[in-house]
Amino acid sequence: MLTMTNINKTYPDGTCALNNISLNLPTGMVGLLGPNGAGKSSLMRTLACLQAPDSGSITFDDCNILQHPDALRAQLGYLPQYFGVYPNMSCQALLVHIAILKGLRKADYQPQIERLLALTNLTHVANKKVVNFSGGMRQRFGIAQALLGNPKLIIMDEPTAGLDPMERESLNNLLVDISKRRLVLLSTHIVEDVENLCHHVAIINKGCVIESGDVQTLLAPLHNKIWRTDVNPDRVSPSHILSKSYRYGQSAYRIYGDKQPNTDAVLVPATLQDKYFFELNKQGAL
Ligand SMILES: Nc1ncnc2c1ncn2[C@@H]1O[C@H](COP(=O)(O)OP(=O)(O)OP(=O)(O)O)[C@@H](O)[C@H]1O
Repeated sequence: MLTMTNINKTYPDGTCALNNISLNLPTGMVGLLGPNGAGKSSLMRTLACLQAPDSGSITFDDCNILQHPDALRAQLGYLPQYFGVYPNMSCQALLVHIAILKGLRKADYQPQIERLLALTNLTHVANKKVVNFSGGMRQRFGIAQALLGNPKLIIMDEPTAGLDPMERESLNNLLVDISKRRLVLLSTHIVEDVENLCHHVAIINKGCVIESGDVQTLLAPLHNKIWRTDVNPDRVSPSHILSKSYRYGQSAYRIYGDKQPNTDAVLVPATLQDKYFFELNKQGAL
């Protein structure tokens, strides 16, 4: 269990990125959702002990990680949103280098690297330079390095950003595989990925938590209240229109409400995206 209590962070230029964040996150795959600038990366960097909060406490499995950052680092795998690599090093050499930096012994890291290369489907390119990898290969390398040392807490900041659909699916399958018996915290803009992969989600906006909990429980209040219609619902209050999207070029509205907004509208199961837009709507963020 990862527990954050009253975490605050204001950057030197006065930007308040984290405003009294309190969260309890269980083992397994957990999604962190929020619009641009919500504070997701700031929270992840704080959890990874790469920046200190101004106040608050964080415990992971009863260890106070702000007081004992080294104890956390020994259990942490972190995949930042952007990471650089040494241009002349092969994938294998770079993994050895990172394993040594993590304090692993050769007898431990060698079999681990072989296993991780196989898991991330990189064995056949182990001797190629990471700098020449495609976006998907690079992200899979990022996951391999994060898993070195068999960490219990894995933090991934937008791991599927910029990937094609096949790479995204293969990376998502990999994330589900690795989330067994550990906490994988996944920050992404792709609500559908969180709905497909995560049993628990936290939604943040403007540095504050607006919802956190088991996905099914969070969706329950929207049951029998989401309508889909292709016709512009002109008599519906704009605050009840959750989204307008297109399918084959045809508009489709998703509407929140107790009553059928027009004769064309049908009740549909609530999705996490409905919940996300519903909460941001309430905040006036849309
Ligand atoms: N080093 C910094 N100095 C000053 N302000 C910062 C710094 N890093 C982030 N911010 C600001 O803090 C706020 C939260 O940013 P953060 O990157 O944590 O959000 P995010 O949810 O990860 O956004 P995105 O989804 O766009 O990556 C933003 O207003 C951002 O401009």
